[in-house]
Amino acid sequence: MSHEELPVPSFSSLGPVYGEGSPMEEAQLRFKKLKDKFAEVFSGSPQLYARSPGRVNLIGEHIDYEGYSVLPMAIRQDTIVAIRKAGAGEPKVLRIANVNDKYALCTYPADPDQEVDLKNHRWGHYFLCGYKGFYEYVKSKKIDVGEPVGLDVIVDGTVPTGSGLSSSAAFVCSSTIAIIAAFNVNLSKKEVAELTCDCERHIGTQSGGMDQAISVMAKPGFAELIDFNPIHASDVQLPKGGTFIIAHSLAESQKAVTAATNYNNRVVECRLAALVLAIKLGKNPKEAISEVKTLADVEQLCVKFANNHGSSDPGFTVKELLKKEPYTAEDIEKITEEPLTCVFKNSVTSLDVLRAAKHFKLFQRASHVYSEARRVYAFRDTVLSNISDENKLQKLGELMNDSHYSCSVLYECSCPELEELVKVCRDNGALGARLTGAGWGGCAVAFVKESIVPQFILNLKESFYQSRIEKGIIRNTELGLYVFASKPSSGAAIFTF
Ligand SMILES: OC[C@H]1O[C@H](O)[C@H](O)[C@@H](O)[C@H]1O
Repeated sequence: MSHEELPVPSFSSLGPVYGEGSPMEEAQLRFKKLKDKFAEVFSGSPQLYARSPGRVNLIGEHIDYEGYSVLPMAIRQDTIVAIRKAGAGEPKVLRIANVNDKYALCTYPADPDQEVDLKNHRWGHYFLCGYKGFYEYVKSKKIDVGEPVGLDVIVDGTVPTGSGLSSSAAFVCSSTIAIIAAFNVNLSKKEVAELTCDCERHIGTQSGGMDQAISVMAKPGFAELIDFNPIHASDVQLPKGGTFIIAHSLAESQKAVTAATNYNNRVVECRLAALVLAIKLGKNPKEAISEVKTLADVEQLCVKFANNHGSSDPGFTVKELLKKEPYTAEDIEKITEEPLTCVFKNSVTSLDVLRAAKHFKLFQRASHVYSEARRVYAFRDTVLSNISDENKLQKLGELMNDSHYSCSVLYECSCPELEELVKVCRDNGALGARLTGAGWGGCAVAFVKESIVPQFILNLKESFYQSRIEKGIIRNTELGLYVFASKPSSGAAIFTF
């Protein structure tokens, strides 16, 4: 049995499992804080705890929703959810509280059919995503979990929000796993990864499955190559001598709030690029609209065309068949022979994108996706190759730099603060540096020789953070939250004690 088929592990003591590299006392303190807060807000004790980590994506950005493999690793920062099921006679209410008083108590009826109110964003919505997704799942599998009951929940998250380190996936996954365990349903990690990805879509972003998959399937000490359709994780042992440093640009990236113009916009552009390519490569428009969902769906057709012209690169076909100038909706409708509002009629969030967009950059988006997909395999192959460690580190750094260039120039998901930070990282000796996660703010990840790590962090402080400390954007004492070295951490787990 491979590790992704095993159920989410359950532990009755913290043991060696919790948070690789995290001091034990720190973990114990957090669980105690959760327990005390639970007693204070609800009285009594939680039934169980579920923990799910954030992640840093090393390479493979904005390609998971196009069906391509990605290469992230889990980080130590995580979300822990303490949960207790109410009895049958008690109020049917979901009460979601946080150890951090900044987040006010959120309550919802214990009704799996309620909609998530996307117009009024509340932090508790992420729990509701897990709740709705859980009921959809058990319904689809005909698993009887009885009548809905109330749930008392306390949340403690340490993944900085809006950082591109998947605070939302850590929250959705820990919530969903807590609910699964509270209802005593037994699922494999693979099922949990798929289910949690569906859960998070209730927040209104059409995200791929990377964040949830790594949060659920991660193993301490390894990055994972995650494949989709079906989800599968293969361990990647990173080479010795290199360290990943995560550094926050201090620009907050609010994926759920800006979805129509940023994240979901790119998902729609990729779908349109795939459709136009499929039709230009001979598919009938009606067939293309019903069959072609992602750029991966048309890769074989693109490669065949490229082969006929002496290339093996789908990017060649993109260059030949898509124009560099942005397309208007009318340009595309001439090709699809159907209004775009009909093409996307089943997706409210895509219709929001169509309303907000003036034009669509199909050439640029498709070129990014096909080239980034290849870089992921080149990264994995480099790790596995027999070249010297020194050469490996250099090559991995170059791939990360190429990935950043593509994200920044072709996918346009960077921002001035990230550009400055990536440059500062490279100027201070990083072998490679790139934005990580959705972009438009959040963190960069730099690949640095282990021997220079302390000096590298000091230099970042001086060249990037000092002026921001002086402007009062962050406090000197908080610096450790914004720039830190990260080792591959462990995946989701359930704790009962
Ligand atoms: O690579 C970009 C990344 O952006 C977000 O984190 C999404 O949740 C992921 O599914 C992925 O698309």
